[in-house]
Amino acid sequence: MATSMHLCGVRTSGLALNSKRIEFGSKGLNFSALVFTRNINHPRRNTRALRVTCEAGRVELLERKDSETFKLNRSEKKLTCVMKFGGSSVASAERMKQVANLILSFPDEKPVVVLSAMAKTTNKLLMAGEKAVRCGVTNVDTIEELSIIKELHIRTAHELGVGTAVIAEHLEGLEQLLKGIAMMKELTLRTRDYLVSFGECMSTRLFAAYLNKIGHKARQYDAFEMGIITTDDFTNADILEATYPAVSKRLLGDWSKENAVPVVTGFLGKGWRSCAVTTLGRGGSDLTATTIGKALGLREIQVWKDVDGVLTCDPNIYCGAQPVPHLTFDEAAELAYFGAQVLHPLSMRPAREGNIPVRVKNSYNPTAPGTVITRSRDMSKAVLTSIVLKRNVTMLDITSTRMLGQYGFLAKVFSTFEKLGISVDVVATSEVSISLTLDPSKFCSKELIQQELDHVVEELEKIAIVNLLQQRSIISLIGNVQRSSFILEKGFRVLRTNGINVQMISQGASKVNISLIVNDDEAEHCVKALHSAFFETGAASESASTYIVASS
Ligand SMILES: Nc1ncnc2c1ncn2[C@@H]1O[C@H](COP(=O)(O)OP(=O)(O)O)[C@@H](O)[C@H]1O
Ligand SMILES: N[C@@H](CC(=O)OP(=O)(O)O)C(=O)O
Repeated sequence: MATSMHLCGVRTSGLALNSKRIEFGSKGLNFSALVFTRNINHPRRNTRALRVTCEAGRVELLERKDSETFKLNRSEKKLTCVMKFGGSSVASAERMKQVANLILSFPDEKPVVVLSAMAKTTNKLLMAGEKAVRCGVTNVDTIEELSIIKELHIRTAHELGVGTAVIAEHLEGLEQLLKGIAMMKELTLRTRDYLVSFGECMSTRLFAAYLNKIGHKARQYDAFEMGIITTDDFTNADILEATYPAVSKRLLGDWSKENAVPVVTGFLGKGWRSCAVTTLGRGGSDLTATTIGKALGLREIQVWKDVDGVLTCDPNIYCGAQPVPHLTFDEAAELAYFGAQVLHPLSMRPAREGNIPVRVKNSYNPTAPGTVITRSRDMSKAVLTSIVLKRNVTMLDITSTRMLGQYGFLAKVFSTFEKLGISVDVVATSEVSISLTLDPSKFCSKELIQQELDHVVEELEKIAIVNLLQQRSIISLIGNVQRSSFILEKGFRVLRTNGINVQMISQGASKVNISLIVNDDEAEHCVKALHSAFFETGAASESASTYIVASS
Protein backbone atom coordinates (compact mmCIF):
# COMPACT_ATOMS: atom_id res chain seq x y z
CA MET A 1 0.00 0.00 0.00
CA ALA A 2 1.39 3.41 -0.91
CA THR A 3 2.01 5.39 2.23
CA SER A 4 3.29 8.72 1.04
CA MET A 5 3.20 11.30 -1.71
CA HIS A 6 4.97 14.53 -2.60
CA LEU A 7 3.25 17.88 -2.68
CA CYS A 8 5.25 20.57 -4.43
CA GLY A 9 8.45 19.29 -2.88
CA VAL A 10 6.87 18.87 0.56
CA ARG A 11 6.69 15.24 1.62
CA THR A 12 3.40 14.29 3.17
CA SER A 13 3.04 10.96 4.84
CA GLY A 14 0.16 8.87 6.09
CA LEU A 15 -2.01 9.38 3.02
CA ALA A 16 -2.58 5.93 1.61
CA LEU A 17 -3.59 7.40 -1.68
CA ASN A 18 -2.12 8.32 -5.02
CA SER A 19 -2.15 12.00 -6.02
CA LYS A 20 -3.94 12.73 -9.28
CA ARG A 21 -4.45 16.44 -9.38
CA ILE A 22 -3.31 19.38 -7.29
CA GLU A 23 -4.77 22.89 -7.33
CA PHE A 24 -3.11 25.61 -5.39
CA GLY A 25 -4.83 28.44 -3.59
CA SER A 26 -1.72 30.61 -3.67
CA LYS A 27 1.97 30.38 -4.43
CA GLY A 28 4.90 29.95 -2.11
CA LEU A 29 5.47 28.10 1.11
CA ASN A 30 2.06 28.80 2.61
CA PHE A 31 -0.73 27.42 0.51
CA SER A 32 -3.92 25.51 0.66
CA ALA A 33 -4.41 22.82 -1.90
CA LEU A 34 -7.05 20.51 -3.20
CA VAL A 35 -5.63 17.07 -3.75
CA PHE A 36 -7.73 14.72 -5.87
CA THR A 37 -6.76 11.20 -5.01
CA ARG A 38 -7.54 7.60 -5.82
CA ASN A 39 -6.87 4.66 -3.61
CA ILE A 40 -4.34 2.65 -5.58
CA ASN A 41 -5.28 -0.58 -3.83
CA HIS A 42 -8.91 -0.13 -4.80
CA PRO A 43 -8.77 1.73 -8.11
CA ARG A 44 -12.44 1.41 -8.74
CA ARG A 45 -13.41 3.25 -5.62
CA ASN A 46 -14.47 6.89 -5.92
CA THR A 47 -12.00 9.71 -6.44
CA ARG A 48 -11.68 11.67 -3.23
CA ALA A 49 -10.91 15.32 -2.69
CA LEU A 50 -8.77 16.25 0.25
CA ARG A 51 -8.29 19.79 1.41
CA VAL A 52 -4.84 20.33 2.88
CA THR A 53 -2.95 23.37 4.05
CA CYS A 54 0.76 23.78 4.15
CA GLU A 55 2.18 26.39 6.44
CA ALA A 56 5.95 26.79 6.66
CA GLY A 57 6.46 23.30 5.34
CA ARG A 58 3.94 21.50 7.62
CA VAL A 59 1.11 19.89 5.70
CA GLU A 60 -2.17 19.30 7.43
CA LEU A 61 -5.22 17.43 6.24
CA LEU A 62 -8.24 19.61 6.87
CA GLU A 63 -11.16 17.97 5.17
CA ARG A 64 -12.00 15.00 2.98
CA LYS A 65 -14.88 14.81 0.53
CA ASP A 66 -16.16 12.16 -1.84
CA SER A 67 -16.50 14.64 -4.61
CA GLU A 68 -14.65 15.56 -7.79
CA THR A 69 -15.64 19.21 -7.51
CA PHE A 70 -14.55 20.85 -4.32
CA LYS A 71 -14.22 24.58 -4.85
CA LEU A 72 -12.22 26.91 -2.65
CA ASN A 73 -14.65 29.34 -1.11
CA ARG A 74 -13.88 33.08 -1.07
CA SER A 75 -12.59 33.34 2.46
CA GLU A 76 -9.90 30.76 1.67
CA LYS A 77 -8.19 33.24 -0.68
CA LYS A 78 -5.68 34.75 1.68
CA LEU A 79 -4.00 38.11 1.22
CA THR A 80 -0.60 37.21 -0.18
CA CYS A 81 1.58 40.29 -0.61
CA VAL A 82 1.87 44.06 -0.43
CA MET A 83 2.24 46.00 -3.68
CA LYS A 84 3.36 49.56 -3.06
CA PHE A 85 3.32 52.03 -5.94
CA GLY A 86 5.22 55.30 -5.54
CA GLY A 87 4.20 58.70 -6.84
CA SER A 88 5.90 58.17 -10.19
CA SER A 89 3.88 54.97 -10.73
CA VAL A 90 0.52 56.73 -10.23
CA ALA A 91 1.40 60.06 -11.82
CA SER A 92 -1.60 60.18 -14.22
CA ALA A 93 -4.80 58.37 -15.17
CA GLU A 94 -2.82 56.48 -17.80
CA ARG A 95 -0.31 55.33 -15.19
CA MET A 96 -3.08 54.32 -12.77
CA LYS A 97 -4.68 52.21 -15.51
CA GLN A 98 -1.33 50.53 -16.17
CA VAL A 99 -0.89 49.86 -12.45
CA ALA A 100 -4.38 48.32 -12.31
CA ASN A 101 -3.49 46.09 -15.27
CA LEU A 102 -0.25 45.16 -13.62
CA ILE A 103 -2.04 44.11 -10.43
CA LEU A 104 -4.59 42.12 -12.43
CA SER A 105 -1.80 40.43 -14.37
CA PHE A 106 -0.97 38.48 -11.19
CA PRO A 107 -4.24 36.57 -10.70
CA ASP A 108 -2.69 34.37 -8.01
CA GLU A 109 -1.75 37.34 -5.88
CA LYS A 110 -4.23 38.83 -3.44
CA PRO A 111 -2.38 42.05 -2.70
CA VAL A 112 -2.77 44.86 -0.23
CA VAL A 113 -2.12 47.90 -2.43
CA VAL A 114 -0.30 50.87 -0.89
CA LEU A 115 -0.18 54.12 -2.87
CA SER A 116 1.72 57.37 -2.58
CA ALA A 117 0.31 60.69 -3.71
CA MET A 118 0.36 61.34 -7.47
CA ALA A 119 3.86 62.49 -8.51
CA LYS A 120 4.87 65.98 -7.34
CA THR A 121 1.64 66.41 -5.35
CA THR A 122 3.34 66.30 -1.93
CA ASN A 123 5.83 69.01 -2.94
CA LYS A 124 3.05 71.12 -4.42
CA LEU A 125 0.95 70.80 -1.28
CA LEU A 126 3.90 71.94 0.81
CA MET A 127 4.54 74.85 -1.52
CA ALA A 128 0.84 75.82 -1.41
CA GLY A 129 1.02 75.78 2.40
CA GLU A 130 4.09 78.06 2.41
CA LYS A 131 2.36 80.48 0.04
CA ALA A 132 -0.85 80.45 2.09
CA VAL A 133 1.08 81.70 5.14
CA ARG A 134 1.92 84.87 3.24
CA CYS A 135 -0.87 85.46 0.72
CA GLY A 136 -3.91 86.44 2.80
CA VAL A 137 -7.23 84.58 3.05
CA THR A 138 -8.81 86.22 0.04
CA ASN A 139 -5.95 85.22 -2.24
CA VAL A 140 -5.81 81.51 -1.46
CA ASP A 141 -7.63 80.56 -4.66
CA THR A 142 -4.88 82.30 -6.64
CA ILE A 143 -2.19 79.93 -5.34
CA GLU A 144 -0.87 78.29 -8.48
CA GLU A 145 -0.08 74.94 -6.80
CA LEU A 146 -3.65 74.63 -5.54
CA SER A 147 -4.99 75.06 -9.07
CA ILE A 148 -2.49 72.52 -10.43
CA ILE A 149 -3.43 69.94 -7.78
CA LYS A 150 -7.16 70.47 -8.36
CA GLU A 151 -6.79 70.30 -12.12
CA LEU A 152 -4.65 67.12 -11.99
CA HIS A 153 -7.02 65.24 -9.71
CA ILE A 154 -10.21 66.33 -11.49
CA ARG A 155 -8.71 65.46 -14.89
CA THR A 156 -7.55 62.09 -13.56
CA ALA A 157 -11.04 61.33 -12.22
CA HIS A 158 -12.56 62.15 -15.61
CA GLU A 159 -9.97 60.14 -17.54
CA LEU A 160 -10.47 57.14 -15.25
CA GLY A 161 -14.20 57.52 -15.74
CA VAL A 162 -14.93 57.48 -12.01
CA GLY A 163 -16.45 60.94 -11.54
CA THR A 164 -15.13 63.60 -9.20
CA ALA A 165 -17.48 62.81 -6.31
CA VAL A 166 -14.89 60.51 -4.68
CA ILE A 167 -12.48 63.41 -4.18
CA ALA A 168 -14.87 66.38 -4.00
CA GLU A 169 -14.83 66.52 -0.20
CA HIS A 170 -11.04 66.48 -0.13
CA LEU A 171 -10.66 69.18 -2.76
CA GLU A 172 -13.05 71.36 -0.79
CA GLY A 173 -11.32 70.49 2.50
CA LEU A 174 -7.91 71.33 1.02
CA GLU A 175 -9.00 74.82 0.03
CA GLN A 176 -10.56 75.39 3.46
CA LEU A 177 -7.36 74.24 5.14
CA LEU A 178 -5.25 76.62 3.07
CA LYS A 179 -7.62 79.45 4.05
CA GLY A 180 -7.16 78.45 7.69
CA ILE A 181 -3.36 78.57 7.26
CA ALA A 182 -3.68 81.97 5.56
CA MET A 183 -5.79 83.24 8.43
CA MET A 184 -3.41 81.97 11.12
CA LYS A 185 -0.37 83.07 9.10
CA GLU A 186 1.48 80.01 10.29
CA LEU A 187 2.15 76.48 9.14
CA THR A 188 2.95 74.23 12.09
CA LEU A 189 4.47 70.78 11.63
CA ARG A 190 1.14 69.26 12.64
CA THR A 191 -0.71 71.27 10.00
CA ARG A 192 1.93 70.39 7.38
CA ASP A 193 1.21 66.71 7.96
CA TYR A 194 -2.52 67.21 7.69
CA LEU A 195 -1.98 69.28 4.54
CA VAL A 196 0.17 66.68 2.72
CA SER A 197 -2.19 63.85 3.71
CA PHE A 198 -4.63 65.13 1.06
CA GLY A 199 -2.31 63.77 -1.64
CA GLU A 200 -2.48 60.11 -0.54
CA CYS A 201 -6.14 60.41 0.48
CA MET A 202 -7.06 61.47 -3.06
CA SER A 203 -4.81 59.11 -5.06
CA THR A 204 -6.13 56.06 -3.17
CA ARG A 205 -9.77 57.13 -3.58
CA LEU A 206 -9.33 57.57 -7.32
CA PHE A 207 -7.53 54.26 -7.72
CA ALA A 208 -9.97 52.22 -5.61
CA ALA A 209 -12.88 53.77 -7.53
CA TYR A 210 -11.21 52.79 -10.80
CA LEU A 211 -10.65 49.16 -9.69
CA ASN A 212 -14.32 48.97 -8.70
CA LYS A 213 -15.35 50.51 -12.01
CA ILE A 214 -13.50 47.84 -13.99
CA GLY A 215 -15.18 45.16 -11.91
CA HIS A 216 -12.39 44.39 -9.47
CA LYS A 217 -13.72 44.91 -5.98
CA ALA A 218 -11.56 47.31 -3.96
CA ARG A 219 -11.84 49.16 -0.67
CA GLN A 220 -10.03 52.39 0.18
CA TYR A 221 -8.37 52.86 3.60
CA ASP A 222 -6.89 55.95 5.23
CA ALA A 223 -3.88 54.64 7.19
CA PHE A 224 -4.75 56.93 10.13
CA GLU A 225 -8.17 55.29 10.41
CA MET A 226 -6.87 51.80 9.86
CA GLY A 227 -4.52 51.29 12.78
CA ILE A 228 -1.15 52.78 11.73
CA ILE A 229 -0.31 54.30 15.09
CA THR A 230 2.76 56.52 15.42
CA THR A 231 4.68 58.79 17.73
CA ASP A 232 3.59 62.42 17.64
CA ASP A 233 6.77 63.53 15.85
CA PHE A 234 5.02 65.39 13.08
CA THR A 235 6.75 65.17 9.67
CA ASN A 236 8.94 62.32 10.90
CA ALA A 237 6.79 60.03 13.01
CA ASP A 238 7.82 56.52 13.99
CA ILE A 239 5.53 53.49 13.84
CA LEU A 240 4.51 52.11 17.25
CA GLU A 241 4.15 48.39 18.08
CA ALA A 242 0.39 48.73 18.62
CA THR A 243 0.13 49.18 14.87
CA TYR A 244 0.73 45.52 14.03
CA PRO A 245 -2.24 43.90 15.81
CA ALA A 246 -4.51 46.83 14.93
CA VAL A 247 -3.73 46.68 11.20
CA SER A 248 -3.98 42.90 11.13
CA LYS A 249 -7.35 42.92 12.89
CA ARG A 250 -8.79 45.57 10.62
CA LEU A 251 -7.57 44.30 7.27
CA LEU A 252 -8.07 40.59 7.90
CA GLY A 253 -11.44 41.22 9.53
CA ASP A 254 -12.71 43.14 6.51
CA TRP A 255 -11.15 40.67 4.07
CA SER A 256 -12.85 37.70 5.70
CA LYS A 257 -16.21 39.43 5.19
CA GLU A 258 -15.55 40.52 1.64
CA ASN A 259 -12.54 39.90 -0.62
CA ALA A 260 -12.13 43.53 -1.74
CA VAL A 261 -8.56 44.63 -2.58
CA PRO A 262 -7.44 46.96 0.21
CA VAL A 263 -6.05 50.23 -1.23
CA VAL A 264 -4.19 51.99 1.58
CA THR A 265 -2.71 55.49 1.84
CA GLY A 266 1.07 55.26 2.21
CA PHE A 267 3.13 57.73 4.27
CA LEU A 268 0.42 58.52 6.84
CA GLY A 269 -0.35 57.54 10.42
CA LYS A 270 -2.16 58.68 13.51
CA GLY A 271 -0.27 60.17 16.45
CA TRP A 272 -1.02 58.09 19.54
CA ARG A 273 -1.43 61.06 21.90
CA SER A 274 -2.65 63.77 19.56
CA CYS A 275 -4.83 61.48 17.41
CA ALA A 276 -3.84 63.85 14.59
CA VAL A 277 -2.61 62.79 11.14
CA THR A 278 1.16 62.24 11.12
CA THR A 279 3.61 61.46 8.30
CA LEU A 280 6.51 59.00 8.31
CA GLY A 281 9.10 61.25 6.66
CA ARG A 282 9.54 61.79 2.92
CA GLY A 283 9.30 58.58 0.96
CA GLY A 284 7.45 57.03 3.92
CA SER A 285 5.09 54.88 1.83
CA ASP A 286 7.83 52.24 1.64
CA LEU A 287 7.63 52.02 5.43
CA THR A 288 3.83 51.73 5.28
CA ALA A 289 4.24 48.80 2.89
CA THR A 290 6.72 46.89 5.03
CA THR A 291 4.70 47.61 8.18
CA ILE A 292 1.57 46.10 6.62
CA GLY A 293 3.61 43.17 5.30
CA LYS A 294 4.84 42.42 8.81
CA ALA A 295 1.45 43.00 10.43
CA LEU A 296 -0.21 40.44 8.16
CA GLY A 297 2.78 38.08 7.90
CA LEU A 298 2.58 38.24 4.11
CA ARG A 299 4.77 36.28 1.73
CA GLU A 300 6.36 39.23 -0.05
CA ILE A 301 6.49 43.02 -0.08
CA GLN A 302 6.82 44.60 -3.50
CA VAL A 303 7.79 48.24 -3.93
CA TRP A 304 7.18 49.42 -7.46
CA LYS A 305 9.27 52.42 -8.55
CA ASP A 306 10.42 54.11 -11.76
CA VAL A 307 13.82 52.36 -11.84
CA ASP A 308 14.82 48.74 -12.49
CA GLY A 309 15.45 48.10 -8.78
CA VAL A 310 18.13 49.36 -6.44
CA LEU A 311 20.98 50.54 -8.65
CA THR A 312 24.75 50.59 -8.25
CA CYS A 313 24.52 54.36 -7.67
CA ASP A 314 22.01 57.20 -7.96
CA PRO A 315 21.06 57.35 -11.66
CA ASN A 316 20.77 61.13 -11.35
CA ILE A 317 24.50 61.25 -10.63
CA TYR A 318 25.50 58.70 -13.18
CA CYS A 319 23.17 57.35 -15.87
CA GLY A 320 25.22 54.16 -16.30
CA ALA A 321 24.08 52.82 -12.91
CA GLN A 322 23.07 49.16 -13.08
CA PRO A 323 20.47 47.16 -11.14
CA VAL A 324 21.66 45.16 -8.13
CA PRO A 325 19.98 41.73 -8.18
CA HIS A 326 20.22 40.86 -4.46
CA LEU A 327 20.69 42.74 -1.23
CA THR A 328 20.42 41.84 2.42
CA PHE A 329 18.16 43.85 4.74
CA ASP A 330 21.34 45.23 6.36
CA GLU A 331 22.79 46.38 3.05
CA ALA A 332 19.50 47.95 1.98
CA ALA A 333 19.03 49.69 5.33
CA GLU A 334 22.56 51.09 5.25
CA LEU A 335 22.13 52.23 1.66
CA ALA A 336 18.84 53.96 2.49
CA TYR A 337 20.17 55.52 5.69
CA PHE A 338 23.20 56.92 3.91
CA GLY A 339 21.07 58.68 1.35
CA ALA A 340 19.88 56.43 -1.50
CA GLN A 341 16.48 57.96 -2.14
CA VAL A 342 15.14 54.71 -3.57
CA LEU A 343 14.12 53.33 -0.14
CA HIS A 344 12.90 54.99 3.05
CA PRO A 345 15.66 54.70 5.69
CA LEU A 346 13.50 52.82 8.22
CA SER A 347 11.55 50.70 5.78
CA MET A 348 13.74 47.62 6.13
CA ARG A 349 13.09 47.29 9.87
CA PRO A 350 9.61 45.65 9.74
CA ALA A 351 10.64 43.46 6.80
CA ARG A 352 13.71 42.25 8.68
CA GLU A 353 11.69 41.63 11.86
CA GLY A 354 9.06 39.70 9.94
CA ASN A 355 11.69 38.10 7.68
CA ILE A 356 9.62 39.03 4.64
CA PRO A 357 11.44 39.44 1.30
CA VAL A 358 11.19 42.88 -0.28
CA ARG A 359 11.23 43.11 -4.05
CA VAL A 360 12.02 46.46 -5.70
CA LYS A 361 10.48 46.54 -9.18
CA ASN A 362 9.94 48.99 -12.01
CA SER A 363 6.29 49.72 -12.83
CA TYR A 364 7.45 51.17 -16.18
CA ASN A 365 9.33 47.97 -16.99
CA PRO A 366 7.59 45.16 -15.08
CA THR A 367 9.51 42.34 -16.74
CA ALA A 368 12.86 43.57 -15.40
CA PRO A 369 13.84 41.26 -12.51
CA GLY A 370 14.37 44.10 -10.01
CA THR A 371 16.14 43.71 -6.68
CA VAL A 372 15.27 41.11 -4.06
CA ILE A 373 16.11 42.00 -0.47
CA THR A 374 16.33 39.16 2.02
CA ARG A 375 17.90 38.37 5.39
CA SER A 376 20.97 36.73 3.89
CA ARG A 377 22.48 36.06 0.50
CA ASP A 378 25.48 34.37 -1.01
CA MET A 379 28.35 36.74 -0.28
CA SER A 380 31.07 34.50 -1.70
CA LYS A 381 31.33 36.58 -4.88
CA ALA A 382 30.15 39.87 -3.41
CA VAL A 383 32.57 42.77 -3.37
CA LEU A 384 30.96 46.16 -3.92
CA THR A 385 27.19 46.41 -4.26
CA SER A 386 26.37 50.08 -4.48
CA ILE A 387 27.88 53.53 -4.00
CA VAL A 388 25.78 56.07 -2.11
CA LEU A 389 26.29 59.79 -1.78
CA LYS A 390 24.98 61.96 1.04
CA ARG A 391 25.63 65.64 0.43
CA ASN A 392 25.76 68.68 2.65
CA VAL A 393 26.86 67.07 5.88
CA THR A 394 28.75 68.88 8.60
CA MET A 395 31.96 67.43 9.98
CA LEU A 396 33.37 68.18 13.42
CA ASP A 397 36.98 67.57 14.48
CA ILE A 398 36.99 67.56 18.27
CA THR A 399 40.31 67.36 20.14
CA SER A 400 40.40 66.92 23.89
CA THR A 401 42.01 69.68 25.95
CA ARG A 402 42.91 66.77 28.29
CA MET A 403 40.78 68.11 31.09
CA LEU A 404 39.13 64.67 31.05
CA GLY A 405 40.44 61.13 30.62
CA GLN A 406 39.57 59.31 27.41
CA TYR A 407 36.41 57.66 28.77
CA GLY A 408 35.10 60.88 30.22
CA PHE A 409 35.92 62.74 27.02
CA LEU A 410 33.96 60.45 24.69
CA ALA A 411 31.05 60.26 27.14
CA LYS A 412 30.91 64.03 27.39
CA VAL A 413 31.01 64.53 23.63
CA PHE A 414 28.14 62.12 23.00
CA SER A 415 26.06 63.34 25.92
CA THR A 416 26.26 66.82 24.37
CA PHE A 417 24.69 65.48 21.17
CA GLU A 418 22.10 63.56 23.12
CA LYS A 419 21.18 66.67 25.12
CA LEU A 420 20.80 68.70 21.94
CA GLY A 421 18.90 65.88 20.15
CA ILE A 422 21.34 65.77 17.23
CA SER A 423 22.14 62.51 15.51
CA VAL A 424 25.66 61.56 14.52
CA ASP A 425 26.25 59.58 11.31
CA VAL A 426 29.92 58.64 10.89
CA VAL A 427 32.50 58.56 13.68
CA ALA A 428 36.27 57.99 13.86
CA THR A 429 38.23 58.25 17.11
CA SER A 430 41.79 58.36 18.38
CA GLU A 431 42.88 58.58 21.99
CA VAL A 432 42.47 62.33 22.27
CA SER A 433 40.34 63.30 19.34
CA ILE A 434 37.17 62.40 17.57
CA SER A 435 35.90 63.26 14.11
CA LEU A 436 32.24 62.88 13.29
CA THR A 437 29.58 63.98 10.85
CA LEU A 438 26.16 65.47 11.56
CA ASP A 439 23.27 65.42 9.15
CA PRO A 440 21.76 68.92 8.94
CA SER A 441 18.53 67.55 7.43
CA LYS A 442 17.84 65.96 10.81
CA PHE A 443 18.17 69.21 12.72
CA CYS A 444 14.95 70.48 14.31
CA SER A 445 14.48 73.34 11.94
CA LYS A 446 16.27 74.24 8.73
CA GLU A 447 16.27 77.94 9.62
CA LEU A 448 17.95 77.18 12.92
CA ILE A 449 20.75 75.00 11.55
CA GLN A 450 23.50 77.61 11.94
CA GLN A 451 22.30 78.60 15.40
CA GLU A 452 22.15 74.95 16.44
CA LEU A 453 25.64 74.31 15.10
CA ASP A 454 27.01 77.34 16.96
CA HIS A 455 25.40 76.02 20.10
CA VAL A 456 26.96 72.55 19.60
CA VAL A 457 30.39 74.09 19.12
CA GLU A 458 29.95 76.31 22.20
CA GLU A 459 29.05 73.31 24.36
CA LEU A 460 31.92 71.17 23.08
CA GLU A 461 34.46 73.96 23.46
CA LYS A 462 34.07 73.60 27.22
CA ILE A 463 36.14 70.40 26.98
CA ALA A 464 37.79 70.43 23.57
CA ILE A 465 39.17 72.34 20.63
CA VAL A 466 36.54 72.15 17.91
CA ASN A 467 36.95 72.57 14.19
CA LEU A 468 33.66 72.85 12.25
CA LEU A 469 33.84 71.85 8.58
CA GLN A 470 30.72 72.33 6.45
CA GLN A 471 29.73 71.30 2.91
CA ARG A 472 31.16 67.83 3.17
CA SER A 473 29.79 64.64 1.60
CA ILE A 474 29.70 61.06 2.80
CA ILE A 475 30.44 58.48 0.11
CA SER A 476 29.30 55.09 1.36
CA LEU A 477 30.70 51.99 -0.27
CA ILE A 478 28.07 49.34 0.44
CA GLY A 479 29.31 45.82 0.00
CA ASN A 480 31.21 42.98 1.52
CA VAL A 481 33.45 44.44 4.19
CA GLN A 482 35.19 41.04 4.38
CA ARG A 483 36.88 42.31 1.22
CA SER A 484 37.71 45.68 2.73
CA SER A 485 41.43 45.62 1.86
CA PHE A 486 40.60 45.07 -1.78
CA ILE A 487 37.86 47.74 -1.79
CA LEU A 488 40.06 50.26 0.00
CA GLU A 489 43.12 49.58 -2.10
CA LYS A 490 41.19 49.96 -5.32
CA GLY A 491 39.05 52.86 -4.10
CA PHE A 492 41.99 54.89 -2.81
CA ARG A 493 43.94 54.31 -5.99
CA VAL A 494 41.02 55.80 -7.94
CA LEU A 495 40.74 58.76 -5.57
CA ARG A 496 44.47 59.43 -5.63
CA THR A 497 44.52 59.34 -9.43
CA ASN A 498 41.72 61.90 -9.40
CA GLY A 499 43.55 64.13 -6.92
CA ILE A 500 40.93 63.74 -4.20
CA ASN A 501 41.83 63.99 -0.57
CA VAL A 502 39.76 61.83 1.78
CA GLN A 503 39.22 63.71 5.03
CA MET A 504 37.88 60.91 7.18
CA ILE A 505 37.15 57.22 6.84
CA SER A 506 35.02 54.90 8.91
CA GLN A 507 35.13 51.17 8.49
CA GLY A 508 34.42 48.19 10.65
CA ALA A 509 31.44 49.23 12.75
CA SER A 510 29.06 48.30 9.97
CA LYS A 511 29.69 44.98 8.29
CA VAL A 512 28.40 46.28 4.98
CA ASN A 513 29.60 49.87 4.70
CA ILE A 514 32.84 51.79 4.35
CA SER A 515 32.28 55.56 4.59
CA LEU A 516 34.60 58.20 3.17
CA ILE A 517 34.24 61.94 3.74
CA VAL A 518 35.20 64.34 0.95
CA ASN A 519 34.39 67.92 -0.03
CA ASP A 520 30.88 68.45 -1.45
CA ASP A 521 32.23 69.92 -4.68
CA GLU A 522 34.37 66.83 -5.38
CA ALA A 523 31.79 64.23 -4.38
CA GLU A 524 29.92 63.60 -7.65
CA HIS A 525 33.18 63.27 -9.53
CA CYS A 526 34.36 60.73 -6.93
CA VAL A 527 31.19 58.66 -7.28
CA LYS A 528 31.54 58.55 -11.07
CA ALA A 529 35.20 57.59 -10.87
CA LEU A 530 34.56 54.91 -8.26
CA HIS A 531 31.58 53.57 -10.22
CA SER A 532 33.65 53.32 -13.35
CA ALA A 533 36.46 51.50 -11.54
CA PHE A 534 34.28 49.06 -9.61
CA PHE A 535 31.39 48.38 -11.96
CA GLU A 536 32.48 49.07 -15.48
CA THR A 537 35.77 47.33 -15.88
CA GLY A 538 34.27 43.96 -15.08
CA ALA A 539 35.68 44.12 -11.58
CA ALA A 540 33.90 43.80 -8.28
CA SER A 541 30.42 44.16 -9.68
CA GLU A 542 27.79 41.59 -8.86
CA SER A 543 25.65 42.82 -11.70
CA ALA A 544 28.56 42.56 -14.13
CA SER A 545 29.40 39.14 -15.45
CA THR A 546 32.96 38.93 -14.12
CA TYR A 547 34.12 39.13 -10.56
CA ILE A 548 37.55 39.92 -9.30
CA VAL A 549 38.06 38.45 -5.90
CA ALA A 550 40.78 39.85 -3.72
CA SER A 551 43.71 37.49 -3.80
CA SER A 552 44.66 36.16 -0.43
N1 LIG B 1 20.86 53.64 -5.67
C1 LIG B 1 19.71 53.98 -6.25
N2 LIG B 1 19.00 53.04 -6.89
C2 LIG B 1 17.83 53.35 -7.49
N3 LIG B 1 17.28 54.57 -7.49
C3 LIG B 1 17.93 55.55 -6.84
C4 LIG B 1 19.18 55.30 -6.20
N4 LIG B 1 19.57 56.46 -5.63
C5 LIG B 1 18.65 57.38 -5.90
N5 LIG B 1 17.65 56.85 -6.64
C6 LIG B 1 16.44 57.58 -7.11
O1 LIG B 1 15.31 57.07 -6.42
C7 LIG B 1 14.19 57.17 -7.27
C8 LIG B 1 13.14 56.18 -6.82
O2 LIG B 1 12.72 56.47 -5.50
P1 LIG B 1 11.38 57.26 -5.22
O3 LIG B 1 11.36 58.54 -6.00
O4 LIG B 1 11.15 57.36 -3.77
O5 LIG B 1 10.36 56.27 -5.90
P2 LIG B 1 8.81 56.22 -5.76
O6 LIG B 1 8.33 57.63 -5.58
O7 LIG B 1 8.38 55.64 -7.05
O8 LIG B 1 8.57 55.34 -4.59
C9 LIG B 1 14.72 56.87 -8.64
O9 LIG B 1 13.94 57.50 -9.64
C10 LIG B 1 16.14 57.41 -8.59
O10 LIG B 1 16.21 58.66 -9.20
N1 LIG C 1 4.11 61.27 -1.06
C1 LIG C 1 5.11 61.13 -0.04
C2 LIG C 1 5.31 59.70 0.37
C3 LIG C 1 6.04 58.80 -0.55
O1 LIG C 1 6.47 57.74 -0.13
O2 LIG C 1 6.19 59.16 -1.81
P1 LIG C 1 7.02 58.31 -2.94
O3 LIG C 1 6.62 56.85 -2.80
O4 LIG C 1 6.57 58.89 -4.23
O5 LIG C 1 8.50 58.51 -2.69
C4 LIG C 1 6.41 61.81 -0.46
O6 LIG C 1 6.45 62.38 -1.54
O7 LIG C 1 7.34 61.81 0.31
